[in-house]
Amino acid sequence: MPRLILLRHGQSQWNLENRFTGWVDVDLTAEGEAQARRGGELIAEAGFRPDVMFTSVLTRAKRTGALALDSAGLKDVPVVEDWRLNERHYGGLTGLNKAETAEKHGADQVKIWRRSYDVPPPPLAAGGEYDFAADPRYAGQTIPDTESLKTTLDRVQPYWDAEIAPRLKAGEDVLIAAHGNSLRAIVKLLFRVPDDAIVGVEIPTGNPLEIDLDGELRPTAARYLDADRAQPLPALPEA
Ligand SMILES: O=C(O)[C@H](O)COP(=O)(O)O
Repeated sequence: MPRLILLRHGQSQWNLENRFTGWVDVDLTAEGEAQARRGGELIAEAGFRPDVMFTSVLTRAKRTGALALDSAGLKDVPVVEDWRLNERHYGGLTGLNKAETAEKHGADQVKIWRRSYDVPPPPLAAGGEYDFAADPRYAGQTIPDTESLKTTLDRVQPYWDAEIAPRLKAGEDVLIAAHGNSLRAIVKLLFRVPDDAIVGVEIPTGNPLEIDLDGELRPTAARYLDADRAQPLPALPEA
């Protein structure tokens, strides 16, 4: 039966600075690089040899995947990049400090923006420093100016259905190196997490999440490979 590993990128510079990042292309810190390599060692220890790695177009995810494959001795695994695996777009919060934003708007409001299912942050103003409209990575695409987890799932799911699910259904093992919220979207989809329960799902940086799937791509088992840095997982969905 197919196996899937979800790997959130290692600590980024803006994770360290506690800033809303979204689509801004910040790199890994040295700690983030070490997390990525450690993730690769754990993947090798688990005997996991993906047939393909999917990742986003953002450096922190791409480098995490590459470092993990390298340290797992799996440099030859083919890599497929797509912006639909990007982090959720943080709209007008992009670049702001999370703690300062909580002081200004209240911790409850910031939690709603960060963890609610369908409340997006305010939109990004066009033409500013973080407007990605002219970025060649998104040429010809209609891109958002903010995203909730719901609208993130709305662009992750068609990609999952068209490109990732068929590989798993064909019996291939798949690694996805991506982001906290694009991976929360995939967890919501696979585990059928109710809208009001996804608030409790956190995915740690650089800790591979192994999910065993049945032929219908229903999870039959799931575990973080670094048990010391694990977070609670949703219940396995009923058949
Ligand atoms: O984009 C970001 O700021 C983080 O990578 C994820 O942010 P979150 O923990 O606020 O969802």
